[in-house]
Amino acid sequence: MSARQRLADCGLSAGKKARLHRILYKHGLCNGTALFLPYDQGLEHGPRDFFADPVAADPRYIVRLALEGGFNGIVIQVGLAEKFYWDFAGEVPLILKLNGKTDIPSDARALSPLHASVEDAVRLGADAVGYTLYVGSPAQDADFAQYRKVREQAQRLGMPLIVWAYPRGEAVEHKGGKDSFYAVHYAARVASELGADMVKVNFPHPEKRVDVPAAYADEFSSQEAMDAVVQAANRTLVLVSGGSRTGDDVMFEKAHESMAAGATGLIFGRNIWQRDHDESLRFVERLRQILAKYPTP
Ligand SMILES: O=P(O)(O)OC[C@H]1O[C@](O)(COP(=O)(O)O)[C@@H](O)[C@@H]1O
Repeated sequence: MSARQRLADCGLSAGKKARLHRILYKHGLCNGTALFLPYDQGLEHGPRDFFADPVAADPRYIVRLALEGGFNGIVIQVGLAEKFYWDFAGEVPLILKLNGKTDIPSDARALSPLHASVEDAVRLGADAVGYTLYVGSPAQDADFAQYRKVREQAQRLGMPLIVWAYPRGEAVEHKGGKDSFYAVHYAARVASELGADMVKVNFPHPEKRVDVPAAYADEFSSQEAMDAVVQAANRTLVLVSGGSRTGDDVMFEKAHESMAAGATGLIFGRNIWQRDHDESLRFVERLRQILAKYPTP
């Protein structure tokens, strides 16, 4: 299926289609897959995430890494986009994250407040916007209402919307946790139901099935679980999240299974930049080799 056909099948407006086409076919491997570099952890977790490799605290270093590594996009918040993206504008696509929170208050009533708009994204030359939706949080009703405004703005301005569909909250903990198959599968479907163009999900863990509906009690392999997550997202393109720093082999296996399931790509942050520069680039090269096996020309 051609690039044009694939994006047309998603029912997108011309603006969204043009921007997604640029991300998927004019950057990275230019083969319809995507490797994104998220760098919002300074807000989400605080400077502790940069202790492993202090140079990673410097946004200029990370934007350059995104370029050197041949990424399809870098994800940053508005403050860094205004001060650091300018030098590299257009060289690597910008995904502007529109909401975010610190990890200082407890996660019990998780809601990620909006602090930037789709208009900011247009002004800064972004090719997509990112929104974290905490599926299952007690604040889900307020989250849905906030999200609706972003979706409408994105629709009006032809801006692709990437939803970080993150299960969160006590109810989710009782059902196996935020990376259980039940929670990730449900979150992928929610993002699709709510109009996301792309959804970013955790890699599902089918062995975590405490107190879930009977249908989930069957034994699933991780590949079957990932297949089902991609199917749940249907025409919403799927990106798989990295998570905290883990062994490389685990990450490569996760990458392989995600792409084999039909995911569009990977969005790995800490596993890339919490290590020395050359090692980061070697790791990225291995991920690119995996993506190269799953082209959507
Ligand atoms: O919700 P959590 O687990 O704190 O993780 C949030 C972080 O994970 C990401 O979604 C992905 O980044 P990582 O690959 O470093 O996990 C970031 O965009 C975000 O800051």
